[in-house]
Amino acid sequence: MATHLRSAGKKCTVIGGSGFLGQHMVEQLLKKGYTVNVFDIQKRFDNDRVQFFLGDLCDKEALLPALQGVSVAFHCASPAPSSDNRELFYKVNFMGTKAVVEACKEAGVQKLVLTSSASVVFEGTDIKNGSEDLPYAKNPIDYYTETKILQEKEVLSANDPDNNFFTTAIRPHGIFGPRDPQLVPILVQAAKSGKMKFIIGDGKNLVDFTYVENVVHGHILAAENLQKDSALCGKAFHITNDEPVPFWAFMSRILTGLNYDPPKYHIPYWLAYYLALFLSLALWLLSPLVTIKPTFTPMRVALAGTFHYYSCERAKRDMGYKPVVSLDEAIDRTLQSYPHLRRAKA
Ligand SMILES: NC(=O)c1ccc[n+]([C@@H]2O[C@H](COP(=O)([O-])OP(=O)(O)OC[C@H]3O[C@@H](n4cnc5c(N)ncnc54)[C@H](O)[C@@H]3O)[C@@H](O)[C@H]2O)c1
Ligand SMILES: CC(C)CCC[C@@H](C)[C@H]1CC[C@H]2C3=C(CC[C@]12C)[C@@]1(C)CC[C@H](O)[C@@H](C(=O)O)[C@@H]1CC3
Repeated sequence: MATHLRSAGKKCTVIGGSGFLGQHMVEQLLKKGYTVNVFDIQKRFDNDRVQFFLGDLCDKEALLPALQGVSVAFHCASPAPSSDNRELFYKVNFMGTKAVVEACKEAGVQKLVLTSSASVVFEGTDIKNGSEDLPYAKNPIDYYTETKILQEKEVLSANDPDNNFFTTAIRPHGIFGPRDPQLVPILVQAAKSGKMKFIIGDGKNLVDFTYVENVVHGHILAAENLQKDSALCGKAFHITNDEPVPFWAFMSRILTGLNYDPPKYHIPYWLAYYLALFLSLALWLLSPLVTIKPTFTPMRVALAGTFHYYSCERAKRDMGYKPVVSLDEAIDRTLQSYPHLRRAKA
């Protein structure tokens, strides 16, 4: 059945709909004929076709009005990974997700699609073509990842076919695209301050970077295929561009596309890692006197210097997923969307 026919008359709520991924979700859902509510702690755009509900997802009572008459809830809210605030991550990603599950059940929502992360299995060492059967990280690389694991377990275990409540989790990796506040802006900031001169390791490590429209496509397919006895119930799915790329080739392509020089000197992985660790320790010791957010963190070094790419075969098999935008096209569209970050040619 055509997607637009299946989605006719469907009403959904995007929790975190003001965010980078959330806004792209809203745009595609509207295009596909969904009626869309947004629930978020902040309002970041205006659209007459969207009903906004402002509130904190940790508050079940605040969530309930946004879920009335809704058949699908997409939960893509999270504090930013860079905040590195353990208490906040625990409160929002774990306790807040429990509130989301409770509110969905109470409001009679039938399907809950969580945006998890492929990082839930990443411990800072190589993962090549990892499947969803890899165990959760025993030593997650940061508090963000630690609470994404708790969150995913909470949502998947809430799947309850007997009570007509179905849950699934999408695990994207390295989302990028227009309006992303993270990857390209942080990279350009680092280049401007002369910090993008070094390639960590030999530069051959393959990584997934996933265009935001492919991630959205995976979420919508998941919602449309999630039903009683389907293979999606209570399961997690990687959604990637299915084109792993050397981390440093990708970074260099973004930098040169915006007229910045690509990194060219190599620094051994372990040296970079211990330097970043030493820097974090020094900044932690100085934190009572001054707060500085480093660009160069052990977590980023691990992401920049190891292989971490994942198989999306399960999503292809169980929901008919296939990326809709190629990596080349995705990079071009992304570069065009950041004219303000482009360096003027000398
Ligand atoms: N960006 C990536 O590379 C990436 C990769 C994998 C997974 N993810 C996951 O995708 C989801 C979306 O990420 P994003 O990059 O769009 O982040 P984002 O920061 O742009 O958006 C998150 C949204 O959640 C909202 N939010 C935060 N706390 C809230 C609360 N207590 N109550 C209500 N709303 C709240 C924010 O206001 C924001 O609008 C997150 O769950 C993230 O963990 C992101
Ligand atoms: C200064 C440099 C060494 C590198 C600068 C680039 C980084 C800012 C990005 C490169 C890979 C990115 C990434 C994330 C954040 C930004 C980067 C580190 C995530 C950790 C964001 C949260 C997601 O859940 C992670 C995921 O599983 O996809 C991202 C992994 C990649």
